[in-house]
Amino acid sequence: MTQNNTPLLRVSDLTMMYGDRVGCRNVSFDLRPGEVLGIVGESGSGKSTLLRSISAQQEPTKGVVEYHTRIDGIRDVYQISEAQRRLLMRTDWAFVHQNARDGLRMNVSAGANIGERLMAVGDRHYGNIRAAAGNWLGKVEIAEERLDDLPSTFSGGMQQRLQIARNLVTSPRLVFMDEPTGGLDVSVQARLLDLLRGLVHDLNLAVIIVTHDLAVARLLSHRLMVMQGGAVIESGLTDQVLDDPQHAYTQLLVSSILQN
Ligand SMILES: Nc1ncnc2c1ncn2[C@@H]1O[C@H](COP(=O)(O)OP(=O)(O)OP(=O)(O)O)[C@@H](O)[C@H]1O
Repeated sequence: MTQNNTPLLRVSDLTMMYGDRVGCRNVSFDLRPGEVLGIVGESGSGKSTLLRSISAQQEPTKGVVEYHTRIDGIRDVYQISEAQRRLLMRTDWAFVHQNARDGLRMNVSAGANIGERLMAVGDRHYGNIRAAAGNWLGKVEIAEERLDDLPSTFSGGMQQRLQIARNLVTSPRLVFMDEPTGGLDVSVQARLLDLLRGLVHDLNLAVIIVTHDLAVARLLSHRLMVMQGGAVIESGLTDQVLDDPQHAYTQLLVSSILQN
């Protein structure tokens, strides 16, 4: 068991270069079970690069990402086998994309989208899988009668909620989110945020969320990292960083939001 004071994830000196261009550089932090970390910064500051490098989607140029696995203890995610990494990504980790279409299979039903993740971890009982899928539709506020409908018949907000259900059905401990409310109507965003906040709390999920929206960061994250030019220039408790920013760039970021 991971104790609450043992990091679930440890990122050490992570650097990603695209040729001569810096994607992100020298990023280090720990994430504890149930902790929500927001990554904020302007466009091109390196947020998505960092998220991809941490979540084993893009091997960094330098640095180490260690994860406290359920079975084998602490493992370097780039040193384990491809099969182990895939299993980790399908079970204990989840990834919520900004565009729901990137995280869903659009040509199979909503129920199959959820059930597929359960089958990937060995569930074979059709009745149980269907029941779990229906249950998860309810949790993300989609009527169970939509179980056999294709995601393409869902609204943007519903597709995003379906993507969340598909991701959370295997009870992951760590969820990566890249602008999960981006591209949605403001009223739809508010409802989704509320839902996410409830699920993150109830399921004690550790989350790394990339957003350029400081209101989203404030609502969801316990801690914040502010990025500029690929580097983390300020980090700390969310309220502290947003209410009393120390770095001139963070001050600018916060004041530009207040003026809008
Ligand atoms: N595949 C790539 N090839 C080359 N350079 C890249 C690639 N992806 C990102 N970069 C560069 O890395 C830097 C960081 O980009 P990144 O997409 O990580 O920023 P971001 O903060 O996520 O931006 P946004 O908020 O616009 O998504 C930028 O200079 C970008 O041009």
